[in-house]
Amino acid sequence: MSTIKGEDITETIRAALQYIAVYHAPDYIRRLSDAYRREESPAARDAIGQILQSARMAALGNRPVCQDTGMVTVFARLGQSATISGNRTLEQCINDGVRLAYLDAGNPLRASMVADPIFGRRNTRDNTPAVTHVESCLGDTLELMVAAKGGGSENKARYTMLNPAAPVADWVVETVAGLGAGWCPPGVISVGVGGSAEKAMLLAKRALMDEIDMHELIERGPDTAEEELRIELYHRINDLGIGAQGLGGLTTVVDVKVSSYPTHAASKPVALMPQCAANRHAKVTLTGAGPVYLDPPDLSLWPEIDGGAAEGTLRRVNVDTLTKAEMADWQPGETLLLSGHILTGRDAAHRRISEILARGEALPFSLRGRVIYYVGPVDPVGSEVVGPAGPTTSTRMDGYTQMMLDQGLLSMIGKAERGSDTVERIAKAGATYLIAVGGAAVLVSRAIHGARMVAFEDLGMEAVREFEVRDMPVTVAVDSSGQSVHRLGPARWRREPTASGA
Ligand SMILES: O=C(O)C[C@H](O)C(=O)O
Repeated sequence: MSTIKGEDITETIRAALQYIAVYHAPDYIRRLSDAYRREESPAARDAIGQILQSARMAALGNRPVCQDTGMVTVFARLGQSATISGNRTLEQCINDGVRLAYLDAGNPLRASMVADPIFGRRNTRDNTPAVTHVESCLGDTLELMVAAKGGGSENKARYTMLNPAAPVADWVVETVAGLGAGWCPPGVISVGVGGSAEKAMLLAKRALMDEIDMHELIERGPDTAEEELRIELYHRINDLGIGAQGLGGLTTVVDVKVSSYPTHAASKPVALMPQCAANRHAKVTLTGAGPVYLDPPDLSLWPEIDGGAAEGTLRRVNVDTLTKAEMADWQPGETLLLSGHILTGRDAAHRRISEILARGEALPFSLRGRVIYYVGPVDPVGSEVVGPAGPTTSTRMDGYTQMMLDQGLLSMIGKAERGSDTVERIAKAGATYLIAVGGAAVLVSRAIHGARMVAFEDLGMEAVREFEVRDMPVTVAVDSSGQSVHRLGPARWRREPTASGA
C-alpha cells in the first residue's frame, strides 16, 4: 500500500511539463542528428539544421523548443494498492500542475487551449484542461506519461475502418502521402490497429511516447510481424520523399510505431497519429516518496550546427519598401533575409478580420503593401521582445487568403504547403508565400528585434502584432508565378519503394 500526495502529483506534472517544453527528447535529437548528416537535399538539410540549432538554443536558454507548447495529454496508470491523498481528483491534481507549468514566471509557456470549441473558442489562458486517460493496474505506484502535443501534428491524426482483409500498410502510406507538411516532419508516425474506433486512436497516441528505436530494430532485425510492418512503413514513408518540412528529402520519419489490440471479427479500425519535430514526452513514476524530477539531459548530445548557407550570398529584402515587381524576381526555394516590419496574425485574427469586413467596417490596421506572419508567439521574459515564435500551418489560412489579397497584402509567411486554389490566387495577385522552419522557434525569434500590439489583444497569442525583424531567414515557397516548393521538392526526392506492400 502507498499514499501518494495530491500536491506531489501536481508538482511532478509541473516539473515534467517545464522539462519537456525545453529539452527535446535525447532519442529524437540523436536520430535527427543522424538524419542531418545523411540528408542530401540541401533545403531539407538546412531545415533539419535549423531545428537542431534551435533545440540547442532552447536547452541552453531554458526556453520552449517550439512556440506551440502543446496540448497536454497524460496517460496515467494507477496501482490498485495506491491511494491519492487530499481532496482533489487525479484530474484536478494534473490540471493544477498544467496551470503552474504554463504560467511559470521564469519560463512561461504558451496557452493554446480554447474552451467552447464549437462557438466562442475562448482561450483558457493557462492551457488547461489536460486530456487525461486513467488506467488501473496492479501495484502501488502512479505512473504518468506526459506529453505536450503540438496542434499542427494533432490536426493530421487520421482514422479509418478497413475491411478485415485490407492491408494496413497501403492505407498508412497513402494517408501519409496526402498529409502535407503541416505535421512538421521529420517526426514519428504511430499506427494503432484494433479494439474499437477510440481504442485505435488511443493505441496510436500512447505508442508515440515510446522511445525511438527504429535504428536498433533495423540493426537487430524484426522478431515479430508487427516489427516487420514497422520497418516496411519506415522505408515506404521515407521513400515518399516528403522530407523535412515537406521540402523534399530523404528523412520524413525517424521512427514508425505500430500497436495493436484484439478487435471484432467484422472490424479493422486503424488510427494514424503523427508526432511533429517538437517531440515532447516524459515518463515518471510516483511511489509516495515525494514529487519526481527528471535529470537534465547531457547537452553534448545537442550538436552544434554551422550557420548553413553563406549569408553574404543570400538575397536581403527590405519589407518596408517591398513591391510586386521586386517579388517577381524571387525564385522558388530561394532563401531570403527579411528586415523591416511585418504584421502577425493567425486563425482567430483572420476570422475577426473577415467578420469586420463582412459588417462593412474598416479594419483597425491596413494590410496594403504588408507582409503577414502566421504566428502565435510565446510571451517574452527578461530582455526578450518576444518568446519563441515559429510559424503555424498556413493551410488553415487558405480560406481567408483571397480576402487578405483583396486588402492589398503582398506576402505571407507560415509553414507547410498551400492548397492548389490558394497557390493560383497568390500567382494571380502577383503575391508570394514564404516559409520559416516549423520547430525552429527560438532561432526565428532571434531575428525579431521589436514587437508591438496592433489589434485584437483579447485574442492572446492570436492577437495582431507588428514585429520588427532583422535578417529573418525565410524560403520562397510559392513564387509570384505560382511555382511551389512543396510540389517540386517531394517530386524530386521521391524514390521507388524499397519494401513491398503488406
Ligand atoms: O499553434 C502553432 O503555433 C503551430 C501549430 O502547432 C501548427 O503546427 O500549425
